Amino acid sequence: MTRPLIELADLGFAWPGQTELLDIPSFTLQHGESLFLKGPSGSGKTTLLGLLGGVQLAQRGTVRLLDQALDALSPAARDRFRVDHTGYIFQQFNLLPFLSVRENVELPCRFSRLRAQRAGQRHGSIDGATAALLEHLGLAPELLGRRADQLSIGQQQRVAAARALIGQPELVIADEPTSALDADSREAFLQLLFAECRAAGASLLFVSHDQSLAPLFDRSLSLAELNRAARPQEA
Ligand SMILES: Nc1ncnc2c1ncn2[C@@H]1O[C@H](COP(=O)(O)OP(=O)(O)OP(=O)(O)O)[C@@H](O)[C@H]1O
Repeated sequence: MTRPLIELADLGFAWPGQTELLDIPSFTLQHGESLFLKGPSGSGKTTLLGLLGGVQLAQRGTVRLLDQALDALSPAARDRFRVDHTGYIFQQFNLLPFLSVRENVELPCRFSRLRAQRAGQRHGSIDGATAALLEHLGLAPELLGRRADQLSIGQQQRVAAARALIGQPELVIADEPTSALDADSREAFLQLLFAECRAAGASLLFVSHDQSLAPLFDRSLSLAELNRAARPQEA
């Protein structure tokens, strides 16, 4: 039987000098599953995403991604593993402002040989993959050469999604990526993101306060349901 994409067991994490923020007995995300994760501000959602990428390590327990325990890897190997297998869409998109749309989308392929190979295999070349993704996400081809700081918010979001998806990482993590959009654009963007994740066979872990989006996902979960360290008002 295939193991889940993500498996957490007995995870405990506290920021230095603070009480325990996360105490998660178990959590799994299946291959190809889309999960909506909600929780109030400060409840630890972004911290959990950092643990899933191995950006932080837990004091207790294990995080396994693709059956690899992240704490068993050296820091450099962990960084490589993260970029090979995970695409991120951040709330502020975190595009590099002085790079073009194309250069931003292709960044993961510079850091990950695996993603460069997969992009080439699927679309003939990395440039071909970039063009195809941006077309699927509804971005006009003439924008490819434009600097990222000359894009609208909606365009930046599409570029951030293409960057997360290029080279077919098994996991796409999105941290509040729709909060800057109106309700119609939010749902339209999500449908594009779902379609691209499905085409790539990727799982999607989507963090948001916006409960109205939850029914669009395979599964919806509140962090307080997982986290024994949650304060009562977070439930
Ligand atoms: N780098 C850090 N160093 C120390 N404490 C931190 C750090 N990052 C987050 N925290 C603390 O951890 C707690 C949870 O923060 P986190 O950003 O994970 O919450 P969140 O649920 O993502 O919040 P939001 O919805 O506002 O983004 C907060 O009390 C925060 O102050």
